[in-house]
Amino acid sequence: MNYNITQAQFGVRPPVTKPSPRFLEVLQEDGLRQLVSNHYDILRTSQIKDMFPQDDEAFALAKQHSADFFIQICGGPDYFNQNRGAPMMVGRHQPFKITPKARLVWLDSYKQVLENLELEDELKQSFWNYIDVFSIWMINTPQD
Ligand code: HEM
Repeated sequence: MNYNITQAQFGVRPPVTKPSPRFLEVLQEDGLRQLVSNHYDILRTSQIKDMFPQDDEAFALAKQHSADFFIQICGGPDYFNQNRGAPMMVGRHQPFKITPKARLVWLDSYKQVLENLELEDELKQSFWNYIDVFSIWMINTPQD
């Protein structure tokens, strides 16, 4: 397993490869929702916690929206489109100040979750490679 972090160049959006559909097939929706929930729980105590909803109900909803997205991107039902509309991820992240450092914290939180997940490396790798590259797209602020 290689938790490589691609060097981001501000304003450059490298091509993204979606995770393997097998990631969802093996984890199932419940497993993927658990993964996302664990990620958010780490974010909530991280250096970027202030970006996320503070209220418990809103926080639970944020988990749901994020999991809906990942299920959809892995080839599952289009829950995100149904509940939130077209993904337009870059636009949805625009209200938040996402620096290269914030991306590293976000990715590191996923690394912690994946390290504790029992799943074949090939599948974890395909998920990691996706978030590694796509997270570059969300950077909208060059530095703090
Ligand atoms: C680069 C680091 C990132 C940071 C700091 C970040 C931060 C945030 C924040 C603050 C929100 C709004 C609160 C919430 O609903 O959770 C959000 C929403 C969301 N993020 Fe990210 N994000 C990052 C990367 C990503 C990536 C790479 C993806 C997808 C692969 C993603 C998917 C989502 C989704 C699906 C939502 C919910 C959007 C909605 O329903 O309106 N984020 N993110």
